[in-house]
Amino acid sequence: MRVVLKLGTSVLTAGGDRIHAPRIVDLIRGMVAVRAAGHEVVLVTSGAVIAGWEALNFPPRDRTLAEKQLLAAVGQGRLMHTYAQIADLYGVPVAQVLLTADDFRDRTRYLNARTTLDACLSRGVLPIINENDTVATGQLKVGDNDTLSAFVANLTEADLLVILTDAPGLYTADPRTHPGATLIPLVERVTPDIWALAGGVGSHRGTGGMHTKIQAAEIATRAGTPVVIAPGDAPDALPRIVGGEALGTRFLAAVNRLEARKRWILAEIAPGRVTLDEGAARAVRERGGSLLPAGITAVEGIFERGQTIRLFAPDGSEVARGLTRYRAADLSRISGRHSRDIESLLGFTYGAEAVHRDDLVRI
Ligand SMILES: Nc1ncnc2c1ncn2[C@@H]1O[C@H](COP(=O)(O)OP(=O)(O)O)[C@@H](O)[C@H]1O
Ligand SMILES: N[C@@H](CCC(=O)OP(=O)(O)O)C(=O)O
Repeated sequence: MRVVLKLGTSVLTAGGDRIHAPRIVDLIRGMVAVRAAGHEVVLVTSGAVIAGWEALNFPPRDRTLAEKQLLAAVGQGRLMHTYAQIADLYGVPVAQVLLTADDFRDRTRYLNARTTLDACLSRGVLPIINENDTVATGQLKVGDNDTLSAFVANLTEADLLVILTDAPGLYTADPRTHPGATLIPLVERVTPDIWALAGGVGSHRGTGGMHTKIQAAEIATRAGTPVVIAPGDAPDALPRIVGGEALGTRFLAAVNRLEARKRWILAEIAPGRVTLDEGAARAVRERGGSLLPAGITAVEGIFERGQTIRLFAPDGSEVARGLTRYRAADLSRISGRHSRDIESLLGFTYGAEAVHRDDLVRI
């Protein structure tokens, strides 16, 4: 299972004013246990702003954007240092990945981020993601790390998104102000009734409160990833949730992930088309196999890497649609050629396949 774990400021500080290292030890141990059980973990972390505030000796806050950016710039490195030191004790290498809204909007940046995260996971590196607060303002910003974690769950096609926070889950009302509120263990669909449960903007340190967590749950479940919102102070929260224990609130996926992916692939079709030779057309049509450049006889139209193109058989019938790993000009240069020649022809390679079988939808 591929799991995206989101840790809020409230969890990392254990309710205090500074990053609480023993809490990070517990959380890293949970991630180590989950990895040892054969799962992959991608971490989305908050905490840069509060780490920066601590580093500057808790100056009075004015909560302007400029201040937040300064504190994040000061704190991000320190936050990463803490993670790296603790993860090191368990032999886990970490990678810092700072993303912002444009990295999800721009196809090339999106694919590059995905490639980097895949590389981290295949090498056993724990990617630690935060928003790049220094460069992101206004429209350029995702804005909160709950939403960022849902975007990351989509980007990495995660099987589960776990959001740990300082509340025990989604309650019938904000438990801070409504002592009688009770836990909602299961949400089958994010309806307006569920939205209505989100109270104010959360703790004084966090961003967004339950509102952004419900938003994250809606984004991820719509793309086929179930979401759990659970208490960050519960011992072994992550291994228990991944092991199937009912902790906190579980949001069921609204669609099957494969279906969601197919729909996404079909959503935006570029005006590009490639013609396949007999063998390639048969491999794609009958086995759903990847399309290698060697099986392409013609490339038409203009398209970018990562866009959906249409694949045609020699008789002109459409075989499939899929995401191309190479833009039109590059695909033209490598079509009909063996994959081992890609690097010498282009000077780089994005892999042996022109369209990988995971990125294909047969017609
Ligand atoms: N219906 C609700 N159920 C649970 N918590 C809620 C609800 N409505 C609002 N909240 C508030 O959301 C807070 C968690 O959000 P936040 O402080 O932003 O945490 P984080 O730093 O983990 O993102 C809780 O402490 C709680 O006060
Ligand atoms: N990027 C910011 C965190 C923003 C955020 O969403 O915080 P939180 O609500 O605590 O998850 C930081 O690192 O401080």
